[in-house]
Amino acid sequence: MAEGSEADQDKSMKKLLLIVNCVLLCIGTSGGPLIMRLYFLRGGHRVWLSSFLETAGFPVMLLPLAVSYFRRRRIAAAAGASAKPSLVSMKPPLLLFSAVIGILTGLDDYLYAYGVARLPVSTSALIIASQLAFTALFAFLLVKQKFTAYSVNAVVLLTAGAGVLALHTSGDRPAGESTKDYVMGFLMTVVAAALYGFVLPLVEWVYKKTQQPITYSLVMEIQFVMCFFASLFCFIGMIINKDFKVIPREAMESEHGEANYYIVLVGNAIVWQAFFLGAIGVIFCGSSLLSGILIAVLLPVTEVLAVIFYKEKFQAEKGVSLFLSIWGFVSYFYGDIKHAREMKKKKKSEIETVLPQYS
Ligand SMILES: Nc1ncnc2[nH]cnc12
Repeated sequence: MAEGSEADQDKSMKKLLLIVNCVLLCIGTSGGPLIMRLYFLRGGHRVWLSSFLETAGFPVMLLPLAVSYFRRRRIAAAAGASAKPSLVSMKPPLLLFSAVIGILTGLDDYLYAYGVARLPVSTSALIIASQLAFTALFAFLLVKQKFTAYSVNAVVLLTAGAGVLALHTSGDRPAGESTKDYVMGFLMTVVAAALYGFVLPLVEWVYKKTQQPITYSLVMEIQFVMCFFASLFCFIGMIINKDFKVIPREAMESEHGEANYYIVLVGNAIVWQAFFLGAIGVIFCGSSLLSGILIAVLLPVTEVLAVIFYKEKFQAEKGVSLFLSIWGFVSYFYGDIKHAREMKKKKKSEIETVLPQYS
């Protein structure tokens, strides 16, 4: 009985964590591109600075990590343990993997920020939707992700949605931008989508392969280390590119005032933390494919917000793309709900066939 209630408690805790991480991912996926683009729209030009801000908010993770540590200490004391739990749970192999994923993320942040600097948010959001096809492919190769007809349909539709845009981009180029810049922005965003589409299943692979049992506290430590190394990578880029010299000048020349300039930078750092923690948190509670699906699902929201707030054009091909994306995610969730119902039915009939032996 006690074992059963403990398992139930674990299940509800995981459900709660899934909801919290989905909310974080929603905030990050829809708000991140908008606030990053805001920096460029208000006269900012530094791509390395922008990519650095995607992960530089990692010190905020110290707060939930401290809460988690004191909770572990309280539980250990209540259980009568004489030794205090260690401050850091991460062991060297996991630290190494997190650092490698962090450096890949830093590179990806640069590619992504390069695209956001040169493309309308609605366009870059739709290209990023193609990330799901890469996530699906790498999830299949790395973690043997199983697919249903519905999830394959979702991946195809969401990717086709991004493809429609790629075929017809004339008239989308921001005023004063050269075709070369636009095309480079487009290509860099496609590479960013492919790279992050690889990073998500890689995180799931690390969760599965590590010798350490993964807890949510450990997920937060991974986030901290990953973001630290990604920021370090971009920080070096900022030094080489002399961003630190330019930032005070950009702030002073900002038409919205110096204080607002810095507020946008801090806002970037915080909103993007929600994105990265949400992404790896959803992998912990669900899978990398679910994380990829949620990111793709939320991109139409970003597009609509960009059209509302930044008055970006909404041409017919964006409408078709949006329709395909919505169809894709409805298909995925319909399949998911159907699968969950079937599993429940199967479990129930299994219990019913086993129980008569004991009655
Ligand atoms: N660096 C990044 N940030 C947000 N979304 C992304 N998709 C691919 N790369 C990304």
